[in-house]
Amino acid sequence: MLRFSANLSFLFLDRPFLDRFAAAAANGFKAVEFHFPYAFPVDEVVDAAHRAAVEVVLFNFPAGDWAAGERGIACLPDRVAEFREGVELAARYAEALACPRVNCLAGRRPDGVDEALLCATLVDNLRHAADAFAPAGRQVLMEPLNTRDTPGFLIDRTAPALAVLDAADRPNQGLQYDIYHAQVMEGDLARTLESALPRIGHIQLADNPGRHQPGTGEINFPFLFRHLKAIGYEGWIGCEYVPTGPTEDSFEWMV
Ligand SMILES: O=C(O)[C@H](O)C(=O)CO
Ligand SMILES: [Mg+2]
Repeated sequence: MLRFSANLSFLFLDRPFLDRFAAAAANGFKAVEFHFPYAFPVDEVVDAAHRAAVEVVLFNFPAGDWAAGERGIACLPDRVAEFREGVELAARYAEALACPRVNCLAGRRPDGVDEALLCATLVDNLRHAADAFAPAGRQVLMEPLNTRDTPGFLIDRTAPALAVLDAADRPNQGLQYDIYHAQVMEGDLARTLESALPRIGHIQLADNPGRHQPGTGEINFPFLFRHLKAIGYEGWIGCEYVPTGPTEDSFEWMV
């Protein structure tokens, strides 16, 4: 049985963030995820999740100035203090929300900084976050993003993500495998999911092109869902797609 989580940064965008929890529950979801809860007092987010009776299964560490185009700061040598403050903030939200995992976005390559330094900074920051989350038993994930939508993103494929996680070498860390980004960058979804399975802490999905719901593009989701069941994936699958119409009308693909 596959378990789907509603990504509230993509779904139900016709209503305020805190109202999306109840909308997800009304559409049958038992779990939600989102990019960032930090604009809202933690008690209000907890209250929204409790009232809707949904689990919060994932959100991101603070990732810099999103509106200015930043997509994470974990690889940036001049932003280490800011990243680590973000880890503390995320830990407070994760604790209050009983959220078992938080995703780290590596960030885009700045001009003129050596790649080895960016990777070393990322590894140090991942270690720091994993060590901060270990006592509570929470996991730190890292997600490759495709460089068509996010030019210059440092970690854009499965293999470099696993190499960085290997270098960080912490037991409470893992890969966030986003099927949409993976399809754009590397394809070979079924084999990669199988080989990376022990490292995968969370999966997200959207079809390609367009990043819409399954069934709108080239990815054979019925096959992938059978495959995920066959290889024994037991985690959550986040619905992180742009619905082609009203969110409520976008769930026909769900098994
Ligand atoms: O866009 C995505 O795929 C992410 O999951 C995210 O958290 C921010 O980019
Ligand atoms: Mg994603």
